[in-house]
Order: sequence, then structure tokens, then C-alpha cells
Amino acid sequence: MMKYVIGVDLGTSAVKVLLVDQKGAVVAQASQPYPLAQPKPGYSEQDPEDWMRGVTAAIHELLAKTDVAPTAIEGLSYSGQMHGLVLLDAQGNVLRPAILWNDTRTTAQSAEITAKMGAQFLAITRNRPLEGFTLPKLLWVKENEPAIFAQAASFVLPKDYVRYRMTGHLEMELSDAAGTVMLDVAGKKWSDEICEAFGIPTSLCPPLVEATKQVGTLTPAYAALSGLDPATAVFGGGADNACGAIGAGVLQPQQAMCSIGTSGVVLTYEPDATADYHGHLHLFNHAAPNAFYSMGVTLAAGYSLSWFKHTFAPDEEFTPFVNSAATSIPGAHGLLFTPYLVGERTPYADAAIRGSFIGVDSKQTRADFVRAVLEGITFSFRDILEIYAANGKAFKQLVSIGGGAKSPLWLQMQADVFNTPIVRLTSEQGPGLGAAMLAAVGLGWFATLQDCAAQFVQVKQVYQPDPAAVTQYQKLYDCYRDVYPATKNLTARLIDFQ
Ligand SMILES: Nc1ncnc2c1ncn2[C@@H]1O[C@H](COP(=O)(O)OP(=O)(O)O)[C@@H](O)[C@H]1O
Ligand SMILES: O=C(CO)[C@@H](O)[C@H](O)COP(=O)(O)O
Repeated sequence: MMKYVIGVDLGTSAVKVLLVDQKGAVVAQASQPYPLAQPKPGYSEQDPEDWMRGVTAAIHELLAKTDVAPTAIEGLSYSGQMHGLVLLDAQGNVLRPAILWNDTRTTAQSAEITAKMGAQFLAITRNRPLEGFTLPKLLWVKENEPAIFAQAASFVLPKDYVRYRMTGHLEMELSDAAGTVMLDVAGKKWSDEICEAFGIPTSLCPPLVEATKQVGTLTPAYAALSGLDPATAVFGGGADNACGAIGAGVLQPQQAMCSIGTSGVVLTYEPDATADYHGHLHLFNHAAPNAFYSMGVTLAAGYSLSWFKHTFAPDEEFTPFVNSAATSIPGAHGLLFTPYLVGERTPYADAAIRGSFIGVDSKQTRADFVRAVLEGITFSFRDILEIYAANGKAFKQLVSIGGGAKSPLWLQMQADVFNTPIVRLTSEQGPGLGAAMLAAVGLGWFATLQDCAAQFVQVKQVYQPDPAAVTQYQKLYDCYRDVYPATKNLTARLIDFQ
């Protein structure tokens, strides 16, 4: 009898669930969106209850789409949006809305961490204390909501909360824990030094669990609610970018991926923790055992496109809207866009920068604006590749995943802007597939994630750079690079008018 696993990808815009068989075929998938609240400029929050509603509804939809018996689904694991702070009281109740990875209210706390620990912080956590990471969020709650902080008994990350609700086991998984910047990344343990320096009781930090470790099974109550079998084995899961890398087969040195979700990421596998990008890129524990990955992050990648669509074409379908950019040309008839809608992380750690359209001309059409948005997002990924290049790393190809990888036009644009072949997989659901692979390996179906990738990760097409477009895009990228310094002070002054 064929056996199955489920990968639950708890994204920022939606939860995606994948039912995958032992051969790696995605036999069914379902998705449920949830809202994102921005109560003030720079704030970004979600209600963990919305995640639970979304996950359960998506599992119902998944089961309804197939006649696979729940008892044939042997395991389930997760991929989760990173860094989001979920504060729990002693009974496991959520104390306030989750503060997400793209929330930048924490500039003062980030500066405070740098002032206090500086280079030592980078040496322990292998990262700079950027606004999006969890420790500055914890400090923000401690300083601004002391009554809530006083009630906190533990904190978890988004997918760890969902796993807790499904199994009753409260743990934090290692690859995601790295993104709290409270971890000794090379030592794979909580840093007592950091907790002590910032007055965070170590009792708040839950036990750590590895990605392929079984934490338990579903509670009878959640099994009854979801329609899954109570014996379903539940595994730790991973940070969405770690899972995206696994689902893209990025499991060897020199392999790299580009992910266009709500955020945008360029990531490469690091076999050990010796890589040193001096804090210009993140370095985290991989969900693959004893490995690491480095990455740069564009805060508003797919989010910029979604913002543009819901603002100017709310009633159109995504695919024709994106395809309308084909009627424009490289450079969008002289229009450039920078995707700094919520500030930026890589290469500019700047919560105050905002996006811009430069070169608006009366001959331009809406298609030019769509094209400029796609190009601006893609140039922001090129910025990350330039950091890798400055550190001696050039990639032979990049595997492209995430919602943005649905678009052939955007995939070709990536090949042209990066002057690098772009690999499209049979499914763009890299993080969800990675989550399913963690369950498959946890169940012992494969000895290693690499063995599992050889079976599960299938290439659909490779997009080769077009030399004429590469030349055009090089000139345009040179202009793009000049937009940040020219708009930094100007857009910061406009924030007061928001
Ligand atoms: N047909 C499409 N073509 C190109 N991009 C798309 C398409 N549909 C959605 N997207 C982009 O994909 C993004 C969502 O990607 P996804 O990987 O699901 O994100 P997340 O995991 O953050 O929820 C959206 O912000 C949107 O810009
Ligand atoms: O903050 C980061 C990585 O450091 C983001 O990449 C989040 O992990 C959200 O991912 P998506 O929802 O865009 O997949």
C-alpha cells in the first residue's frame, strides 16, 4: 500500500499543505490565506488563531481532494515563516498578537543590542541584531508592554506554535531557533550569555528539537478536528528558508536558490559554520543535520507585487496581471522601482527607507509599471548576489522557488538580471516539499535528506540568460544601485506624513 506524508508550509500570506507519496509525487495540495495586520507604520502582526483556522481548513480541503485514507498518511512536518514572536503564558495561552519577521518597530532595541554586545553578538549568533529577528521583539515587549512580559512563561515561533497546538508538545526547532538570534549557532544551544546580557529568563526558552526528530503524534482532539489519524507521527520541521532549500535540493556546497515568497531570499548551503560574511548576510543552522546556510533577504519581494496588484488591479487574476509585463520591454520604457515598501534588510539594513518609482513618463502604461515592479524586485536579489560575489562566491545556477516561480516571464527575467541559468522545479512549493521531506526522512523512508532529494526534487525546465537582455539589464542595474543613496534621506522625511 502506498504511504504518504503531509508538509505544512505556514507562510506569511497563506498556509499551503501538500500531500506527498513515497515516490515524491505531490498528489494533492490546498491553501488557505490569512490576514496581516499593520496597526501602525512599521508594524506587522498576525493572530496565531488565524494560523490554526487556516491549517485546519487547509487539511480538510486536502483530505477532501483525494481518496487517500488518513491511516495511510504516516507523518507530518512543517515549514514556517521565521522570527515571529509568539508569547505564551504558563497555561500555553497566547498573550498578544504575533510580531512578525517584517515588523520593524524594533530599531531602538536593535541599536541597544549592538551597543551592548557589538562584535561578541555577531561571534555567538553569527548575525547582526536586525529589527526582524526575535530578540529585539522580546525586548520591545519587555520595554513597552511590561505587564504582558511579566505573564510570559515561554515564547515560540509560528510553526512551533502550530505544532504545539496539534501535539501538545512545546518545543522550538533548531533551524528556526537560530533566527531568534539568542542561539549559539555553532554550538547549537541557547546562549546563556545573551539571555543574561538582556535580562531574558532562560526559562522562557523552550527545549530545542532537531528538524527530523519526532516530537510525538497528534492529540486525539486535533485528530478529530482535522480528520487526520491520531497515530500520525509529527516531526520538528524547519524554518521556511531552510525547508525551501531542502525542497529545492540545495543540500551541497555551491548549490543556491532564489525564493520569491512574501519576502525574497538568495541562499546557499554552508557545510559548516566557518563562512564569514561579517554580518552582511545571515548565517543560520540548516534543517539538514549539522549543516548551515547563508542568505540575504529582500523584505518586500512578492509583497511588493501583491501590494501593487491589490492597489491598482484588485479584481484581476494574478497570472494575466503578471503576464501583462510581457507587452513592455526591459527597463519598462525608462521606469525603475525599488521594493523598499516596509524598509529593507539586505544589502541595506534600513527600517526607514521606502520604495520609489523613478522615471515616470507620460508614455508609460500600467504594463510598464507591472514590469518595473518585477524588475525592481529582481534587482534587489542581484544586490544579494553581488555580496556573494564580493566574498568569492558565484553560482553556476540558481533554483527558483516560491509564488514568484509560477511565472515563466519572471523566471526568464531572473536568468537575464543574474546572467545565470535559472532552474524551475515541477512544483514551486519548495518549503512545503521540504517539510514533507523532513517527515519522510524522520520516518526512515530515506537515510538522508540528500537521498530523499534525489527521489523527490524534479527539474521541470532551465531558463538560460539571453545575451541581449543581460546587456540591457546590466545598464539598468547600475541605475538601480544609485536609487537607494539618492532616496534614503528623502523617503525617511516622508515617513512623518504616513
Ligand atoms: N501567478 C503568479 N505569478 C507570479 N507571482 C505570483 C503569482 N501568484 C502569486 N505570486 C507571488 O507569490 C507571492 C506569494 O508566494 P508564497 O511563496 O506563497 O509566499 P508566502 O510563503 O510568503 O506566503 C505573492 O506575494 C505574489 O507576489
Ligand atoms: O524573515 C525572513 C527570513 O529571515 C523571511 O524569509 C520569513 O521567513 C518569511 O518568509 P516568506 O513568508 O516570505 O516565505
